[in-house]
Amino acid sequence: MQKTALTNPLIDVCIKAGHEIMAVARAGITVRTKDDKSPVTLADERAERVILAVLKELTPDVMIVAEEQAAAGGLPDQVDGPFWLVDPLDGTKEFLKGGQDFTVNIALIENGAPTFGIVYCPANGRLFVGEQDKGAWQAVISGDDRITEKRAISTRPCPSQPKIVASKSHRNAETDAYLAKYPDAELVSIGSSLKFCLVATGEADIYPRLGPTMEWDTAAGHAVLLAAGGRMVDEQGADFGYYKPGFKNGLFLAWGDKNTRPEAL
Ligand SMILES: Nc1ncnc2c1ncn2[C@@H]1O[C@H](COP(=O)(O)O)[C@@H](OP(=O)(O)O)[C@H]1O
Ligand SMILES: [Mg+2]
Repeated sequence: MQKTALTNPLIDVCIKAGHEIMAVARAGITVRTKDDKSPVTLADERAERVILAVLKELTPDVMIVAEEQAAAGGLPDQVDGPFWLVDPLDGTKEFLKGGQDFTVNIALIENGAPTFGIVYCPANGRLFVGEQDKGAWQAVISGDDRITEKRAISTRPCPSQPKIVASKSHRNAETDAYLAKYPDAELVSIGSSLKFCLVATGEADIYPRLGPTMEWDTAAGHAVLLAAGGRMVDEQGADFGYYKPGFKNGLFLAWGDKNTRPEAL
């Protein structure tokens, strides 16, 4: 699919979704608990609504798999061809705690791989874009919604003391056991798909995930990471793929330096 022409309209809708989220934050957040016990707010729902409207207009023939639509029982039984994965507000727990580490995520899956992704952090304006065979870039969205400080990004060679990023709210004993393999590493605990983006820019080196996530949580960040030169594998060490049963992810390991494979999960 021709993705480059979609980049600007999709960045615009991520910014718009960010405004919806920040408006809810300013007005005071009311939380509900979904059937799977995870939190959802009006911010997730409003952000998803604006994104789905634009995707349907831009690519009417491409299926969309989105977090809140899924929670409402709207997961498609079957997907043919490329499809969008949308997480309108990843890092809901951090959003609820008043942190900055939550993101808007849009990704395109083609042949089981994320070939295009946008991650946008509305609280600080950081934007990350990755496209297969075209590379990755980051920018800062200004207060008047302009793209500023745009520059190409790539992963860095792994230093002898790597920086590891891990989930802030979903840390578990398995993650701690993995981190123990790197006693000298610096650890950064942060919510949302920003973990992938930090590896993509060379601000971090390894992201181990030893707990469950959904495909919409990872696809956009994964696309940015791949386009920046990184890799992500499943528990068996195979390239991490999409369109799995129930759109559920297993464990994964993501890293930046292709020449320095991290310790296995
Ligand atoms: N038990 C579980 N099953 C499936 N996904 C889970 C999960 N626990 C956490 N997640 C996913 O992990 C994401 C948060 O990851 P992190 O801790 O790295 O920020 C959540 O995204 P949301 O915040 O969009 O709900 C949620 O989808
Ligand atoms: Mg999420």
